[in-house]
Parts: sequence; structure tokens; C-alpha cells
Amino acid sequence: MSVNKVIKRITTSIIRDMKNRGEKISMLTSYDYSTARILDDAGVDILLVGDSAANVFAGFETTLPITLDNMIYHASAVARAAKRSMVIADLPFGEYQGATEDAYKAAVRMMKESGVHAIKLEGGTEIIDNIKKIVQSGIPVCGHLGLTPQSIYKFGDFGVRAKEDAEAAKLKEDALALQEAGCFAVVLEKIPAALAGEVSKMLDIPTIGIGAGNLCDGQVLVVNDMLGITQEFKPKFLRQYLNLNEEINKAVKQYVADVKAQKYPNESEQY
Ligand SMILES: Nc1nc(=O)c2c([nH]1)NC[C@@H]1CN(c3ccc(C(=O)N[C@@H](CCC(=O)O)C(=O)O)cc3)CN21
Ligand SMILES: CC(C)C(=O)C(=O)O
Ligand SMILES: [Mg+2]
Repeated sequence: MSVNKVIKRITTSIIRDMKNRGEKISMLTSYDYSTARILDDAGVDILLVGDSAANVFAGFETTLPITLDNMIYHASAVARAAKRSMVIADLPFGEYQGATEDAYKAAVRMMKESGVHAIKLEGGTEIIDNIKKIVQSGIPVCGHLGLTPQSIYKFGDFGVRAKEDAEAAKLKEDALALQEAGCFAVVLEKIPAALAGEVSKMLDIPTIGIGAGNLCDGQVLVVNDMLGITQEFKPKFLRQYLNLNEEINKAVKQYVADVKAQKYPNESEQY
């Protein structure tokens, strides 16, 4: 019997209601089944299978190399774990910026083969026709504006976006276009808090911020960062809730020492 008969799944309409009620939306990334089980049980509203898997899972410097097949593999693992959370997967670089037909096919493959509930795409007016086609086919789409890591070589750095009036005006225009195209939410990454507040007020759909202040309708962090597994990455917006890197280091050192000293396994740990 499906768990969903007892535990209500978070849907696009539920997160819209959250915005209307003023209940903030919590989102964390997730790339594997075991972690996703823990996050789902802990009550996170949305699990994002981010293309940041390229960085934190695979060790690439940027998000560009991860493939659609890679993303489907991660997304299917997370989708199998999520009982209550809504699961969103990033479409990777190169799969949705070209012909509408190609973008549509990539979105359909992600939905069919992974079992996630929605997809996320970086960009605004440039990809609006592709977003419309995907939304019209029944696939919920989340937008992503501000710092868009798939365009890192265009921007050249990971600095704060839309600090200047012209870029802020373009971001607002993009946000309205995404809403108009039927996106159910939009991620705002590394933009001034005041601008994120204005956009959140302007839009009917929820905004989910990362490095975008507390006036957004929700927040997202990379789970490896907030648990302190990631070691080098410490931007100002990140709050580290655990130092898991240190905890794991201690545990592994103890294990190695126990093996060396023949203290593991003991009598009760063998047959
Ligand atoms: N581990 C991880 N966490 C993330 O939040 C994340 C990824 N990877 N990969 C994909 C994108 C890239 N993101 C980023 C990348 C860099 C900064 C950042 O603030 N970097 C520098 C500052 C650079 C600058 O100011 O020019 C820092 O302080 O670490 C923020 C978000 C967010 N996403
Ligand atoms: C940082 C979030 C928003 C993301 O897109 C990712 O993890 O890939
Ligand atoms: Mg991403």
C-alpha cells in the first residue's frame, strides 16, 4: 500500500499555499537514497537533486560536465527515498538551451526515467519558449535566476549578481516571464536581499533563496555544505549545522586503529 495514502506528499499547490500563508519553504539538495531517506524523515519540504552533484558527488570544478544520464541516476535514487517530500531535479547544462524539441525530450526523459515530481532550469527570457513547451506538456518547472552556475564561464566568477540597476531590472523581467510561462517556483541565487524581497513580493509563485536573504518564500542549501562534509566551500551565506567532516574523520581514525590493533572485530562481531 502506498505511503502517500497516509502521508500527504508536498505538491506544487501545497508550496504555493505555504507562500500565501507565510509559511517558509525548506529545501535541501540530495543525491543518493540513504541521505534522501534521512532528509525526508526529518521533514524537509523539497529535495533538490542539484547538478551540484557534479561538484560534491563527482569532484568536478563546475556543474558543466554532469550528463543527463548521471542526473537521472541520482534523481531516481532520491525519488525512491522520498515519501513526503517533493523531489525536483536539475536538468544539466546543454540539455535545454537549444531547440525546444530537445529540451522537451530531456525533460520527458527525466520525468519518465527518474520518477521526480518536477524539474529545474537555469535562465530567464532566453529559454522561455522551451519552458512553455515543457510546462504545457504537464511537467512542473522551477526557474533559477541570479547566480546560475551553468553560465559560470560567461560571468567569470561566483560573485553576487544583480547589484547594478540594469541587471536587477533584467532579473525582475526574467522572474515575471518565468511566472507567466507557468513556472511553479523560482530559485534566486546570490543576489542582494532587498532585490530578492522585491521579487518575492512581486511574484505570486514562491521564491526559494540561496544567498538571497530571508525575505524569500523559502531557502535552499547544498546538504553536504550545511552538514559540514564539504571542506573548502565556506561562502558568507552558508550556515554549517554540523561538522560532519570532523565526526567522520574521528570515526574512521578509530576504525583504522581498531583494525590495526586487532580490536575489530571482537568475539561478538564474528561467527
Ligand atoms: N558545494 C556546493 N555548494 C553550492 O552551494 C553550490 C555548488 N556546490 N555547486 C553549484 C552551485 C555553485 N554555487 C555557488 C558557488 C560559489 C559561491 C560563492 O559564494 N563562492 C565564493 C565567493 C566567490 C566570489 O565572491 O567571487 C566563496 O566565498 O566561497 C556561491 C554559490 C552554489 N552551488
Ligand atoms: C544550489 C542549488 C539551487 C542548485 O541548483 C544545485 O544544488 O545544483
Ligand atoms: Mg543546480
